Amino acid sequence: MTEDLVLRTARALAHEVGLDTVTPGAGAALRLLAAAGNARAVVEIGTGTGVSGVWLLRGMRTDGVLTTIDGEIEHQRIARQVFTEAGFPAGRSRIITGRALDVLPRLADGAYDLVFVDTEATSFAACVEAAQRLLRPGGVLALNGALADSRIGDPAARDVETVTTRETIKAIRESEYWIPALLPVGHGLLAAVRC
Ligand SMILES: C[S@@+](CC[C@H](N)C(=O)[O-])C[C@H]1O[C@@H](n2cnc3c(N)ncnc32)[C@H](O)[C@@H]1O
Repeated sequence: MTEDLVLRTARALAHEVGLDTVTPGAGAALRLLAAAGNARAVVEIGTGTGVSGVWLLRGMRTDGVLTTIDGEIEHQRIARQVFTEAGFPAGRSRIITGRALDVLPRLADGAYDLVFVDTEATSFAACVEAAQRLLRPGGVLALNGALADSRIGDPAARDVETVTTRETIKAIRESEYWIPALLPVGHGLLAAVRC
């Protein structure tokens, strides 16, 4: 999957500030999920410099709004510029600065079509719990990093990130609220439909 100048620039800016981003393959999968769900209201946890945000916005309805959360105002300053460069008017994004677990309780129940989680693994369980509340029935959760840097299937890997990711995936698989599939793109995208 090739990326245009806007995305290549956002990716380069992310590397400058020491941030990881979704890969082009994962970005395309996010755009597909947003388009398939005709998404109008999307929550993103982990704005970064806006790479995943641009992919999501490109799959959403043209009247859709991306609510994107990040604790770092400097990352979001870059993302705001990237969204503008990508041609999205300011009204297409609601950029909220704050820790995810402080911001998420302020968002409305059942009001969102897609929730994308791209933050540290230790927040996964709380973000999934929030997504369960925020998504409408048929809405989609996408969680980036599900392969835990290829350690997910290695029983000897017991570091906190891998263990947390494993536990989160297991809880989703066993839950009556989700229909999941692990998409092996990029760092691993766990997609799950809210029942
Ligand atoms: C991997 S980067 C996101 C990359 C972005 N999704 C992309 O693909 O362009 C993770 C981002 O999450 C933010 N972050 C980490 N923990 C957070 C938390 N608990 N609450 C809010 N933001 C957080 C970081 O500041 C960083 O910008």
